[in-house]
Formats: sequence, structure tokens, C-alpha cells
Amino acid sequence: MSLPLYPASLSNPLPLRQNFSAESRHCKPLLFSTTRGKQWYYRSKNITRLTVNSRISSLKEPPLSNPAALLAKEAHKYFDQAVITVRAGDGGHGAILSMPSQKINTKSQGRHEKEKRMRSSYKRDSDGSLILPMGGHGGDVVLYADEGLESLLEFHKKRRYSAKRGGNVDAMGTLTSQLHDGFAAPALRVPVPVGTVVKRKKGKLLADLARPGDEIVVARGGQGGISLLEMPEHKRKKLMALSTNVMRDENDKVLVLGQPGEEVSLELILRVVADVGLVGLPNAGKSTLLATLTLAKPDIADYPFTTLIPNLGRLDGDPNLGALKYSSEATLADLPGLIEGAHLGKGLGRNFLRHLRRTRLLVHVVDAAAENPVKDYKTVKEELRMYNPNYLERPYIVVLNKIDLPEARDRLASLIQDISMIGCRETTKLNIRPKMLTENKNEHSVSSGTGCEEIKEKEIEDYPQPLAVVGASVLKHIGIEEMLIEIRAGLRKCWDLDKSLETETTGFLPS
Ligand SMILES: Nc1nc2c(ncn2[C@@H]2O[C@H](COP(=O)(O)OP(=O)(O)OP(=O)(O)O)[C@@H](O)[C@H]2O)c(=O)[nH]1
Repeated sequence: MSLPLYPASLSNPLPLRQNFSAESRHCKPLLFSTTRGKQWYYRSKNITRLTVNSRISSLKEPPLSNPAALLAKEAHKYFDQAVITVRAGDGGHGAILSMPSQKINTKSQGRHEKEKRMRSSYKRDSDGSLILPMGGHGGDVVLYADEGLESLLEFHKKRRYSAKRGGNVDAMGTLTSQLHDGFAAPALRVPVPVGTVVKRKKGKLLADLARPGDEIVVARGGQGGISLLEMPEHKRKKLMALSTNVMRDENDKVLVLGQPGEEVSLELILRVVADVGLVGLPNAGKSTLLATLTLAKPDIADYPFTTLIPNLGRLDGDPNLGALKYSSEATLADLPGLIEGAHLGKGLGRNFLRHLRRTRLLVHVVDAAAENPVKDYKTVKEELRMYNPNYLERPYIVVLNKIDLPEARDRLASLIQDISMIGCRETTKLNIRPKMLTENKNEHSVSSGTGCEEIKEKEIEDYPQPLAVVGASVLKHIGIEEMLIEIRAGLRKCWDLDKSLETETTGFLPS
């Protein structure tokens, strides 16, 4: 069996591919001219092995028995995590060519003149050797953050993404000056929601696509094969003076084959990116609040856990800012209700607590008509503290909802006072930035070093008081303006803190 050859760059004579084994480094390198310049090639057994591996890994993926039904029923389990396999396109093939036969019409032109003209029409390298066409590069696979997507559910329906292969060199066996490279296949661009973290399956972090338009090449397309000139052995020596791309023996034919595209399994993890996170017990009115303030259309119903996956809505800028109106627009995330024990995974808890990670301002929504609103409020705060104490350092406001109901309206004043008093006055700049926050308190104690014991021991009363406590009925549109004023003031405070932190670290005022 002939052994394939593998391309390597001139500057780095070791092959670029990670699966290339050490044994092949001992193979004798060969230098060829390609349309991308001179390139080294090595003989290797690995291409055959790579192809076999990729087939085995594709067989391992277990198909979902009834994906659509399962996803609809248990969307909350799947919306923020997915494993996919991407395969870049193989390179197109080069061609084996022969030099054109030179029948000379001596009547009209001299033999040397015509030969010279034909030779000069070929593409040549700087050292005068012929450049032969190459197979097209296989398409890369690129993941990019798209604002239009909100969850990773689609990736459970389709788990495999393959880019196109590069085009072959279109040749009839004879070298002509008209020959072109095979076409390079376009990259396969796969949209993912903003906030998607891309990792190699059980491996290292590749990218955090946190802003719209962020992108990463996750699999590179294979390089196209080169073309070779074939000549009977007795004429080969003469031809080698003209070009390095001369086929020396049958084994060289593998160089003409395009290289396989990379195939990788990826883990996608979605972390919701929102300026404001709505938190509260189930049925407190979080989804109704989101629907009132934004154009979002979340499911609203009179039973707990109507919200299964976070809903996002866009809040318009502050009209008082005039021409700068849109500079203060923000994203709101309505998270599923938290219950006691959420930090341990009760209810839908733990999965969703992590989605607060990238929010700046928290809005606690409390059902003021409930039996004990202060206890409900404390339950939610305690769950946040147990999951990640840093969440309690963040600026927040409290909305006492459902004040259209008499039982809420009658005790509103005392509720506002009681809740305003929970916590300490001082605010710290510490950990305001969402990106600096760690996932949970265990991580926190490892990563933050000094002072973590102190944070762990703090009670909810030791964390800052709310920026504001407002009464509202989001259903009946009571107190909405006041609530909006407080949300915007809270957001401005977060942005100001961000700026001052930036100035402290860089020493420059941000533009
Ligand atoms: N009377 C009254 N009812 C309200 C108000 N806001 C919400 N509700 C009702 O409370 C119920 C729960 O509202 P949702 O917005 O679904 O509550 P949620 O906090 O998102 O609930 P989960 O999805 O379980 O987390 C619905 O029947 C709403 O109509 C309000 O201001 N007044």
C-alpha cells in the first residue's frame, strides 16, 4: 500500500495537524512548488488512520429516540448545553499532468521560438520552476454569535455540521497555461446565541462568544492536493530542470489527493447575556413584568414554573436622555422562579442561577399579596447567597408586585420599610463586574484568594441594601414609571462603576 504524504509549512517543518504522529517526523521530507509557494511534504500512515477514526466517532453518537418530543417536553434541560460535531471540508484533488506534445510547424515558425513562447505562458516561481494548479482548500467551520438566536435547542436536533470540500483541478491530463486551482470551498458559518461558550468536548475552552458578531474558526478545511508532471523515466531528468513537481514514483500520486478537513466534537454552553436579571419565587410576576416593559412575549400563567427557560427582552433607552435615548437601552432576562433549595438543584434552580452570572443589575420581584412577602424575599436572597455570595454584592432593586390586590396595597408602606432595612448601607465596588464573578461559592473560594472566608460567613443582612424598593402592579400598569426610573438609575450606577473600575485599572478615562 502506498503511504500518503502530509503537508507541512516551510517555516515549521513539522506538520500542522495535531494527530500527526512522531513516527512520521522521521520520514524524509520532499519539497514541491504549489500555488501557495514551496511546501514540504512528509509521507505518513496517518491519513488512513484519521479517516477511520472519524468514522468510528460518528458512529458513537447516540441518536435521540424522539428528539422533537423530548426537546419540547424538557427544553429547560437542553436549552443551554449541547454537544455537536463539526467537520471541515476536505481539500480538492490536484491532477497528474503530462507536458504537451510539441509538434512543430516549421513552415510558419521556428521550433525554438514556439517552444519558448509556450513555456513562457506557464506560471512560474521566482526561481523559474513551473507552478502547477492545486486542488481547492476545503471549507472551514466557523461559529459566530447571532443576536437572532436565544437557545441551543436547535443543536439537539442537528448535531453534525459539515463544510463543503474544495474543488478538484479540472484538467484533461495535459499541462496548459489555462489550468486553474480548484475552487476554495466557502466556510460553513454556524450561528449560535450570543453568550455561547465554546469548548472542545471534555477539553479546553476555545472561545466565549459574548458579543454579537464574535466568531471562531473551530475546524480548518483540508489543504488541496498538488498537481504533478508525469514523464517517462528517461525524460524525467530534463523535466526536473524545469519543475520540482515531477512525479518520481507511483507513491507520489497520493500528493495529488486533497487533505482531510478537521473534525472536532464541541461542547456549547450558553450563558445568558443580559444587563438586568429578574429574580423571585415562582408566580411573583417576573414574566408579566418582562412583557410589560419590553416587546417580549413570555408564557404567563397562574401556576408556578411557567417559565422554563430564560426569556429575554429589550428595554428602550431613557427618553429623558433626548438624542442619547438609545445609549441606555438594556436587555432584561426573566429567569425561572427560584425556590428554597434552588442552589442545591431543587425546582429548576441551579441551572438558572448560573444565568445571573453576566447580569449587572438584579430586580427582585416579590408578590406583595403573598402570605409573607418579607420571608419570600429573604428566601430568594438566601438562595443567591448559597449559590454565589457575589450575587448579593451586585446593585439591585426590589419590586413589590400585585399592589392592585387589597391585601398587598394595605401593607405596602410597611413592606417597603421592612425590605429597605434588610442589609447594610455601605456598598463596595468589589465584584460589580459580571465577568469577574465566579460560577459558585466553591469556585470563588479557590479563585479569589484573600477574604473569601469572610464572605462565606456573611449573612444576608451584611450585604448591601437595595438601591430602591418600589410598589407596582405590572399586570394593571400601576407604578410602572417609578419602577422604570429606578431600573434606569440602577443601570446608570452599574455603568458608572464599570467606568470607574476601568479608569482604576487602565489609568485612562474611557471614551
Ligand atoms: N393581580 C395581579 N396578578 C399578577 C400581577 N402580575 C402578575 N400577575 C399574575 O401572577 C401570575 C404569575 O405571573 P407570571 O408573570 O407568570 O409569574 P412568574 O414569576 O414569571 O412565574 P414563574 O414562571 O413560575 O417563575 C399570572 O397569573 C399573572 O397574571 C399583578 O400585578 N397583579
